Amino acid sequence: MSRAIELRDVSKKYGDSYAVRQVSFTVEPGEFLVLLGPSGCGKSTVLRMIAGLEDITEGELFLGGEHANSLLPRERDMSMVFQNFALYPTMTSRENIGFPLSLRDPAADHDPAVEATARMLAIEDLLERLPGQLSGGERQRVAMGRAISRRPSVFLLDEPLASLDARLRHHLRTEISRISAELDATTLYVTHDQSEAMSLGDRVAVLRDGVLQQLSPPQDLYARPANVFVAAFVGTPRINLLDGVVHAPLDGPMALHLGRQRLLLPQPLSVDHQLLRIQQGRRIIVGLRPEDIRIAPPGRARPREAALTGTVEHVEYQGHEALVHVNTGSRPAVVPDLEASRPRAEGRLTSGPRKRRFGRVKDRAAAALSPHAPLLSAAPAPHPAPAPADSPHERRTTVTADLVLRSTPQERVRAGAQVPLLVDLERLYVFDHTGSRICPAPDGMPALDH
Ligand SMILES: Nc1ncnc2c1ncn2[C@@H]1O[C@H](COP(=O)(O)OP(=O)(O)OP(=O)(O)O)[C@@H](O)[C@H]1O
Repeated sequence: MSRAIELRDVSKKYGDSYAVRQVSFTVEPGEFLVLLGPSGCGKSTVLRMIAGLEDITEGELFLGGEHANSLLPRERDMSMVFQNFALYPTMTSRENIGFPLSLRDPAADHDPAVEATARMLAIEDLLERLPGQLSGGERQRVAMGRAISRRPSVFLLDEPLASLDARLRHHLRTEISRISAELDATTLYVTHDQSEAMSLGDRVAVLRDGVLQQLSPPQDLYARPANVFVAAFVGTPRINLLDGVVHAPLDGPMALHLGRQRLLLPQPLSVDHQLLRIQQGRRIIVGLRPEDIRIAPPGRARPREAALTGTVEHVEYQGHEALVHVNTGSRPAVVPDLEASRPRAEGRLTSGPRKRRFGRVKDRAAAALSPHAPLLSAAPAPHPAPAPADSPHERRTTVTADLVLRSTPQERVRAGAQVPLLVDLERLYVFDHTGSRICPAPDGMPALDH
């Protein structure tokens, strides 16, 4: 029978520094919850505290409603699989899988249970082999077999697929999802891979620097990210994030200024856009998903689209789609922690000024990686120089693209071309100077009076 896991204000300190700070959440019985975040954000520490492998410094843990802070690991009825799960090298797969059962009851015949587990993992043919005779993926399956053979009520997985190649990872991901449902176990799965998290989790908890940022179903995480960090961590290619300023004149249309260009907010203003008025004159971050921008002239604009123009820096063909990297002369916002963990595709980087500018961005990101790093960098970079479309030399030496958009592979655009862009402002994201989402309005915000 599956059990709930509840953390109440749980913190972990190593020496003087916090690895996890006041994390609270509940995993419902039978739920599949993924802990997602960049390297070092505290995911494994949370898992290890639940397993009883680390003491909890502050806060409380409940398992199936019972206070569990001081339970020994073996009293918790959990199984854990690590990235490099060690099998006993002198035992066959059958013996490895049956080992936890023999520990519990040495006299019983465990073959039926071992074979049922092997069928679940499609490794019946490997039962008589030693670990040295298995591939990495096969070993990981046997390791999972060992973890699930005694049908735990809680299943903890710490990056179990990280050392496998992409195809195998994808295949085993589907199997883990199926097995977890079949076992009816409460599953907690740690990963830094957002696509793994989005495809596996009933809900996903995003951690940054030991602090829980958001816990939501994958669809909500993508559509309603609580802050700029979550918005940027979830989704490939990454959301475009641009530094901007709100201009809300009393006698004219409202606009978001983005360096050389501006996005005119469509009239009549939506409720979400009206709420931006109070940000007049303030620095904000504009978020545009690559699928919400298209190459088309202003005359083809749909009702809630706004026009920009840009210079194509390069085109990445992906087979089913093309990613077009465009320079609009705006300034990309820097989100600390992300620059190191998910480097975005760069355009050609061929000469000095651009390399130096990239170096400055890296330095700022590194400086911001302190334990109390703000969501946004405090020292914005100078505006990049405009990219003239007619000078090949200038093109080689100017800035990286500031927008990436998704297009069809049939799109015939080439580097250096000036292109008209239409942006779907119905799907506009805006974050305030602290990084919190202010458009769409935060959940639970009272509606405006008319
Ligand atoms: N035994 C330890 N002693 C001191 N610091 C530790 C210890 N274990 C972890 N930490 C620190 O705690 C923080 C969180 O580590 P943790 O392993 O939980 O991160 P993570 O998100 O799982 O990272 P990764 O994805 O790289 O495994 C890190 O800064 C790490 O250096």
